[in-house]
Amino acid sequence: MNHPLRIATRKSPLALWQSEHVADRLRAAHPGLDVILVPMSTRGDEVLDRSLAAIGGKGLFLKELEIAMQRGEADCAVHSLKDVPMVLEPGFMLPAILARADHADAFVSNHYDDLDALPQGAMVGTSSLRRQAQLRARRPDLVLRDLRGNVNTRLAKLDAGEYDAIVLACAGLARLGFESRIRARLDAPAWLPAPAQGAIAIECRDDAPEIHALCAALDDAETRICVEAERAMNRALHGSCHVPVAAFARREGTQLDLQGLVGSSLDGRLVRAASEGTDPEALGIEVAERLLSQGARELIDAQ
Ligand SMILES: NCc1[nH]cc(CCC(=O)O)c1CC(=O)O
Repeated sequence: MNHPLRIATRKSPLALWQSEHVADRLRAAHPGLDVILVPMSTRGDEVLDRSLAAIGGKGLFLKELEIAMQRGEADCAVHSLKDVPMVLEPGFMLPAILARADHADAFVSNHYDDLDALPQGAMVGTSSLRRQAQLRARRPDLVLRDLRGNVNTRLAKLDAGEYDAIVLACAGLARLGFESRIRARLDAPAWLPAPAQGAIAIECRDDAPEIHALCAALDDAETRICVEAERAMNRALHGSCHVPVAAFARREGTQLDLQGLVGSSLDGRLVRAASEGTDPEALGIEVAERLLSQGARELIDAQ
């Protein structure tokens, strides 16, 4: 390449951390390679967040970065894989999925140690339907309130006393140096994360073999297999980030174990299913079918 490898990134603290991390990993994997960040968007995250909520599609997060790659202004982009749509935009691929960090959700509060320690009627902040459904299932008495913005903004709103507790991803908190704010990990099998939570992916054009080869050095085969199963399940349910779908896969030897859940953020009904297999795609479809046979479609459509 006769120019530096250019990583398109959004400007939120988490997006910048993840892009810097990928840049560092690429430099370490390819000594002498020049890697730079190309920050995108003059819009604040809050604004982007609101417009996303309005159009109901997380795809916008990627759109701007994909346009930069299409125009040849950037070579690749870095995403939290849980925010990447189940079906990629034509012409793009994911040359690397990095080894997954902590997959779990975090219970964050300034006064209470865990979900079960919250007093009756306590106020919990989250805009995720998946988190709302699991909160309602476990504690129907809680009052749930929307909480938007990037990780730093959400912590500031908690600290301002607007909520008794909030739920965030452990991975995002750890990356930003807020690991000490995690009061409890909400973990499988009782509580499930978003499909691919905790995994970082690199996206590039599918007509860029040189970029593909450089990025592929960071791919983690084990993580890729697990998140493929989780994303195949979500895809088979026609899920996005806006439906209350949760999934977590882990590999034991050659066997993959996938747990899935669909819920209602309105009344806390949950259906759960799990299975084991060796083919991630087939396993994801099988668990999705088990969820559908228990009425998952009705819960998704009711949202
Ligand atoms: N929806 C925003 C988002 N996308 C990825 C993460 C965390 C990092 C990850 O899951 O890899 C977060 C913040 C959160 O859910 O608390």
